[in-house]
Amino acid sequence: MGEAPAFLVDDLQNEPLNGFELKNGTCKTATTIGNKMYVIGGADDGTLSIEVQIFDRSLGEWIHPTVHGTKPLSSKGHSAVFLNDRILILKKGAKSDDQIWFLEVDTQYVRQQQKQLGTEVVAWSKGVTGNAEKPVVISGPSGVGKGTLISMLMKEFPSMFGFSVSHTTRAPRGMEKDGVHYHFTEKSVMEKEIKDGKFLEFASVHGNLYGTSVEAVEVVADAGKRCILDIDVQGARSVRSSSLEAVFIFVCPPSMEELEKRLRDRGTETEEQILKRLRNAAAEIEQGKSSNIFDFILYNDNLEECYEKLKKLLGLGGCVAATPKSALRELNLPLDHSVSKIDDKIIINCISSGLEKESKNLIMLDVSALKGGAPGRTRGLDFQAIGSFSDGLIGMERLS
Ligand SMILES: Nc1ncnc2c1ncn2[C@@H]1O[C@H](COP(=O)(O)OP(=O)(O)OP(=O)(O)O)[C@@H](O)[C@H]1O
Ligand SMILES: Nc1nc2c(ncn2[C@@H]2O[C@H](COP(=O)(O)O)[C@@H](O)[C@H]2O)c(=O)[nH]1
Repeated sequence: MGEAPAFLVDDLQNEPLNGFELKNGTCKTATTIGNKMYVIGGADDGTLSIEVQIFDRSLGEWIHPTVHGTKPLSSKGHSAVFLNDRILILKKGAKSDDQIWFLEVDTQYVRQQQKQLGTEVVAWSKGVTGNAEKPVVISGPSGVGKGTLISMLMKEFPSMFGFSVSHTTRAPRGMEKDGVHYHFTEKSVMEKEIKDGKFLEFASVHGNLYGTSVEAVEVVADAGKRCILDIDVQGARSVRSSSLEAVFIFVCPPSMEELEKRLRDRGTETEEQILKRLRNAAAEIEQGKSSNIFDFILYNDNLEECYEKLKKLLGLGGCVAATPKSALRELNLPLDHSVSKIDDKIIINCISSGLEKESKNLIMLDVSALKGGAPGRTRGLDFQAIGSFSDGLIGMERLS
């Protein structure tokens, strides 16, 4: 705390308007919320990397917050708009899938993290257009068939679902590939990353550490796909109490005898590991059935029948669109644009200069139905082109 960035505090004490762009050549914005001023933007090292500093006006001190989430890539500038508990960042001249970001400053997740860490916390969350469906959490005892059901789903709907690749400290099995089935990792490395807030959830399962990184879920959302998490009951409980909204499914075996047969027939574990997994299974099934974690329980007796039920509860019973709606949406914000806010609507005035004339496009971004957020992506953005001016208003067109 206390060490100032390389521009003058005096600049900030003139009460700049929210989203005010500081004219110091480093593409920073200052947004005031209560006693705190969030200065967001290019680092002074010339890399334009997007950093966050907070100036506490009551103490007259700089705070360096703990920043969670993957931060935006560097940009040529941005606009900042305050929305109740987060700051909307519109990056100038960025690629269409990297234009809209949120810096969460007072959301439930941020408050939780502040309480846990005892420090000032802010969290980045990228905005994704449309209403990609909620992630799906699938739990159940080892050997029940979770992986088999997930593989069937991914094979039938490759453009709809994406698998959250977990981290684990267990050794890879024969056919398992690093980065595909798991991120195989050292315990000390994973523990450090957990401490740094990089994991959405983690648990010790059958003697090894397993966890879902925030990035694993973000990668799937960025591809416009619905995320599937294959995690144990402890992990499902953690996700349930986090701010990640998901559908929770517990898969049960028809009997303990059948579960044992499947585990033995799979032939991937030693006798000792099989016995450990079977001992844990009884407690997992008890918790899966009795706790309030799960929305649905599926019995995996006949595989085909169980798969049909899984599809039905995911809304895939009938004819299914192969591509989620969100993957079709595209918006290109030029370098030159200005932003204003009317209630829950953000009006973006895009100016582009052609050879002969300058044209202006007005785009409305509706932020009234935001969903999700850190840890993970912010969904529910809705864009509408509300006018195009060169010789006058040309027309209205809906982009989403
Ligand atoms: N309904 C079923 N009937 C018979 N065998 C099944 C059924 N479902 C899955 N299996 C088989 O059971 C074994 C265990 O399945 P799978 O590996 O999918 O379990 P899992 O729940 O993902 O286990 P883990 O949690 O250990 O990763 C596999 O050999 C699979 O082919
Ligand atoms: N809490 C978490 N549990 C996880 C995660 N990834 C997998 N798992 C669960 O571990 C067991 C054993 O898996 P295996 O591949 O060693 O057979 C199984 O129940 C998985 O659901 C995770 O990221 N977090």
